[in-house]
Amino acid sequence: MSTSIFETPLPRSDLFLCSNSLVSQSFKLFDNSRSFGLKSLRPRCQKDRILYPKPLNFGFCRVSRRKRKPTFVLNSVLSVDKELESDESVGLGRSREYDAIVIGSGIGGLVAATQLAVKGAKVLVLEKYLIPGGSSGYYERDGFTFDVGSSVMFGFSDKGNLNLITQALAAVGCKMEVIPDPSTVHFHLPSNLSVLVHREYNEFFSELTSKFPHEKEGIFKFYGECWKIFNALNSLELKSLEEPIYLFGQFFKKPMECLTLAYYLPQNAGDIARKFIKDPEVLSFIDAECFIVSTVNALKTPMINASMVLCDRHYGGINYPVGGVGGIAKSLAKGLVDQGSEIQYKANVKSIIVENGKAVGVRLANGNEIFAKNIISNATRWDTFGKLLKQDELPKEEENFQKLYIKAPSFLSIHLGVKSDVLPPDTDCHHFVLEDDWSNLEVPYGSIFLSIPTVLDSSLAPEGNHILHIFTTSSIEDWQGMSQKDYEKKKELVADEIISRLEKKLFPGLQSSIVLKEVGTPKTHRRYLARDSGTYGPMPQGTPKGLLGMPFNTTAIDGLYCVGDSCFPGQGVIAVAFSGVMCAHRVAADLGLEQKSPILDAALLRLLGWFRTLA
Ligand SMILES: NC(=O)c1ccc[n+]([C@@H]2O[C@H](COP(=O)([O-])OP(=O)(O)OC[C@H]3O[C@@H](n4cnc5c(N)ncnc54)[C@H](O)[C@@H]3O)[C@@H](O)[C@H]2O)c1
Ligand SMILES: CC(C)=CCC/C(C)=C/C=C/C(C)=C/C=C/C(C)=C/C=C/C=C(C)/C=C/C=C(C)/C=C/C=C(\C)CCC=C(C)C
Repeated sequence: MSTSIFETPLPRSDLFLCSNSLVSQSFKLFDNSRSFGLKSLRPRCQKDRILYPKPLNFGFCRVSRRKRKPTFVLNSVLSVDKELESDESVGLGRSREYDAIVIGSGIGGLVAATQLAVKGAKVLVLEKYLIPGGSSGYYERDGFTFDVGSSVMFGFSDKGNLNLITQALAAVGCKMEVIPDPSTVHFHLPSNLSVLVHREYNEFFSELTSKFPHEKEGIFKFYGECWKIFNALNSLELKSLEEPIYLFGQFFKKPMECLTLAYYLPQNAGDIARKFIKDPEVLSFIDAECFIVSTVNALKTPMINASMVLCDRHYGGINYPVGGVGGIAKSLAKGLVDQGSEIQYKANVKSIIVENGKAVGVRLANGNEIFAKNIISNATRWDTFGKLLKQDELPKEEENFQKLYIKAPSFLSIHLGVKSDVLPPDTDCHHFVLEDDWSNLEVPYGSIFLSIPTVLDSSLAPEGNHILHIFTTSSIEDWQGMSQKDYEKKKELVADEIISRLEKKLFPGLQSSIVLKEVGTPKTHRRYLARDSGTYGPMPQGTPKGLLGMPFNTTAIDGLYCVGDSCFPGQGVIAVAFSGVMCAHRVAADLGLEQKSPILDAALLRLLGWFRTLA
């Protein structure tokens, strides 16, 4: 139970300290006191602090009793009390200066926070780790700057409506220099099928159809459907699909585009591919195309998501930020602070405080409590509802979500520093390797992802070296229940096997060129990213109905919103950026910073809830 400033035992001196963040509200309080003739209680300013005369607190009650208006006075005290902010470092307890607290500074959390801040909200981001970014963070070792996760950046161009990373940065006055990647990924597949996904769509189409000339028309039609969806998406202003005034407005302005999206919303890429393509090898190639962005095959990948990535890579192209992916989160965090909001690191949220069915604050590992009008969780839904909310029963909506979606496996990540001469000239930046058997695509350790960001930005490694970031799917169960010694031994063994496979397939001499090696397991992901089982994100349990079952940002708990990859539209940096934009819009409407219609809201939320039951 939190204590209010008025319940906090006061120091014995005549003056007590008031935290910096109380300043504006204190004057409001003082104005109230003046109206009861308490002129002598004027607070004294001292540098960045305000010194309050101690009797103020009691003075209210005395005056109120004498004036026989206890209720009025106490109400005014209580209403001020409600608005007061408790600075975490001061730990004064209950107050509500913040419009929103965001738990976690992944790209989802940061986009939600910055978008809210530019709309005029006061936001506090609480991050468990030392730097922002979560799986889009970075770390430095011996002159190497490693991206924690993927280095393939969608949504980072300077055109269209879907460049959500560029837009999120621009909203807080940031622009990052980017290096265009001439390709998205080089596929090395069974039967020595090699396909380079060129930046130019026509070049990619020619390369793919040169391998499968008999399927030229089918390939044309499948990717053509993707473009239809992408163009519809790209024509919309992207905001919260849970906000009716915006949603109906878009239907009114762009009816054909919205109907196109509504039509494809419950469909999966694999079914559409099968309408046009018969050759099982081409279908397997499309499975691999989907797998690298959804960790499942095309039959389970929502068509809207597939279209988004299969086209944005040609429309805006893949662009790498100079200095590394970590710069995106750093810039957003700086932009947030520039807007007058705050971010605290080493702030581990242990629980969400719920009172009378409403989320009102958070409790940190150090016992401090911080309160806000809304709470936004960038932790996964499994962490949010399984750990942060201390409730006996999972809300029905969450129960349904967990029936439809399970935790995708995590990754084994190998970060290498290697001597440059091991890479042939003109090596591509990103590779996907599945050597012999298509059926290994979704099997743990079956396929290998490889990024070499130094191909684009040599400043990430000391001269004469490259970075190799190798990752493959792996489950936490594989790494549990062993001694530290066995764990370390297994890490070495598995990593060496993966490196040997790459040596054989792509880079002879790779083992002996290594100058630095760091191996992370699903346990590492769990520990540093605070993700349950180190999961990469949600994946459908069975065959989903496209995106129909994916929840948006509101939750069954009033005042609690989720953002990130366990919200619509799912995994991926650009996807979580969209989730951040949607979340900020919905929260802003609920805060009165955007248009809102309570009647339409209730109707739409009920309708969307019903749609999800059809998934
Ligand atoms: N693994 C990869 O290869 C990789 C790389 C880059 C990006 N991605 C994408 O990023 C997506 C995830 O982005 P996101 O924004 O949803 O989240 P995220 O997991 O990247 O970030 C969540 C942040 O919340 C923090 N956090 C969690 N619980 C907390 C708590 N209780 N208290 C304080 N802080 C807490 C974590 O420390 C982390 O910084 C993934 O779906 C993935 O597609 C993945
Ligand atoms: C409301 C209703 C119901 C209806 C109505 C209708 C409408 C209007 C609708 C609308 C919709 C929308 C707008 C939608 C949107 C969507 C989106 C934006 C989406 C997005 C997505 C994205 C994604 C998914 C992405 C992903 C990515 C990824 C994951 C990436 C990854 C990467 C990696 C891992 C890398 C690889 C590497 C190598 C190869 C090396």
